[in-house]
Amino acid sequence: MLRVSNLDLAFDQLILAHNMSFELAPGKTHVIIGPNGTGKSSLLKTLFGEVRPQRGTISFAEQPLDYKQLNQWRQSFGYMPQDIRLDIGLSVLEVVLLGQLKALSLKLADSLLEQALRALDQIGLLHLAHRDIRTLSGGQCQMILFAQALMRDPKVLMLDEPVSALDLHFQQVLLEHLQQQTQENNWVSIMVLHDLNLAAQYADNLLVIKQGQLIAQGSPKQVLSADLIHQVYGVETDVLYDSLGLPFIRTQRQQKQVA
Ligand SMILES: Nc1ncnc2c1ncn2[C@@H]1O[C@H](COP(=O)(O)OP(=O)(O)OP(=O)(O)O)[C@@H](O)[C@H]1O
Repeated sequence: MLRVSNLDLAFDQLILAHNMSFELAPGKTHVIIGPNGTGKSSLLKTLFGEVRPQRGTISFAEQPLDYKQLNQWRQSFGYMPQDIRLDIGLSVLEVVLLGQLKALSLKLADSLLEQALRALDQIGLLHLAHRDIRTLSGGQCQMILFAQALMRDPKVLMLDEPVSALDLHFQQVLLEHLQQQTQENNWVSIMVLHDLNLAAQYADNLLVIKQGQLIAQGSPKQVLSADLIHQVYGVETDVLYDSLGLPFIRTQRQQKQVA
């Protein structure tokens, strides 16, 4: 279990979390949603130990985050940040292998190489293994960073808007793979998404954040109502339900279309 208790987080006068508490269970995909600039990325950075909160405690598997032992804390984490630009002269395979940086030495173990190639194969990008990472498209880069995060074999996997550059096919590949691996390996997976329909489809647990408050938490069916969406984003929506009974959100046009 990843536990956050009584978290206060602010940059000067800007309050991003006020007395925030939540628990994230293993084997589940947890999705954070909320308006731009509300502090979702900062919250992930706080869990990673990159940003220090003013108050509160964070623990994983009953071990508290100790800032003097950050390397040890981060060994449990795979972290895929929002920024996907990679301006380094490495091949795709080398970038994936960096996920296992601590295991790399002058002689590369065959098993590690196989693991990296398998990770690329599983997401359908083995054919890119020997390309220079700088020659890839934005979406391809995003998928490679996902493979790198998987390579870490994390206990906690954090993904900040991991599908922002992906087409429909690769959105599905990444999110299905993530959910399957999370269940099989009992990871705590935490993902920031803006697309409420993807959040509805893939979240086991949805956390809604606005102005420093966790204003709702639960299954997408429990959480995603037109009222809540209006409260969070100020947007009128119709909330429908798909064939699996999951919410499906459609925004209402502000202006009537002229025929
Ligand atoms: N190191 C920092 N110092 C000062 N302010 C910061 C710092 N990092 C982030 N902020 C501010 O904190 C606020 C929240 O930023 P953050 O990136 O966490 O939001 P977000 O919810 O992830 O946004 P988005 O949905 O747009 O990606 C923003 O106003 C941002 O400018």
